[in-house]
Amino acid sequence: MVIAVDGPAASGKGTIARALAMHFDLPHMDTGALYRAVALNLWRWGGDPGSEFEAVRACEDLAANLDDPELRSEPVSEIASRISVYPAVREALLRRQRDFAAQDGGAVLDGRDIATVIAPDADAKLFVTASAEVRAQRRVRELLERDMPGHYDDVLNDLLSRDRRDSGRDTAPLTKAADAVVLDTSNLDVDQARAEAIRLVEQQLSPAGG
Ligand SMILES: Nc1ncnc2c1ncn2[C@@H]1O[C@H](COP(=O)(O)OP(=O)(O)O)[C@@H](O)[C@H]1O
Ligand SMILES: Nc1ccn([C@@H]2O[C@H](COP(=O)(O)OP(=O)(O)O)[C@@H](O)[C@H]2O)c(=O)n1
Repeated sequence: MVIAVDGPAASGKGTIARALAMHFDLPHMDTGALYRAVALNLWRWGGDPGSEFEAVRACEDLAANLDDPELRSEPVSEIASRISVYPAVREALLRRQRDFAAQDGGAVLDGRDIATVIAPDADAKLFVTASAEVRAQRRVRELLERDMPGHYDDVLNDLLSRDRRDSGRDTAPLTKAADAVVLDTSNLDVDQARAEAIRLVEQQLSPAGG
């Protein structure tokens, strides 16, 4: 069974994807971490996020970056969103995401293009969202908890510009798949969001009367 979870920044998709993975006993991949790991390479090398060529070179040797606390910083978020518009970067990361989705027994993946590009035949698809203000508050809290700088206005602006770039790009833009179910977490706490996600996935797996 494959479950696709997509949505904009800080909507809660990672929290939900992890809960689904636990509930259905499936492995989970945070695909945003791959783009962040490329961004972190580029940042550390002093590479130019405006160069597709340099961004593609930064797609090698990602493993060490995946556990790096800097992966979640605001500069890395911004660079991740910039380098993820490049088709050659997306292509370089495609195989490992598709292979993860295709493993025996299935998987849960979260990102921007899981239901549309990586696993269009997924058994269940959620599009997780929340208001920009709620998302910015959550991201600020998360950054402060990680001892990283997080000012509400800056975070809100970064998040809105990232949303625009992610939704407006030509290759694999952030968009709800036609057969995905929307889960708006604006007024749900973590436990409520997790429970609602499980309910919606179970509903997709065995629709009433089916
Ligand atoms: N429903 C919710 N209510 C309050 N906080 C939440 C909720 N869902 C997630 N969070 C918190 O918001 C932050 C971002 O959540 P995360 O799942 O990482 O989002 P995303 O993967 O969409 O960026 C985390 O600190 C998480 O604990
Ligand atoms: N499947 C994916 C996942 C992330 N990304 C890009 O990677 C960036 C970081 O993704 P993320 O999921 O870690 O970001 P947050 O939603 O946690 O803020 C996003 O802004 C996207 O530009 C993507 O293009 N496709």
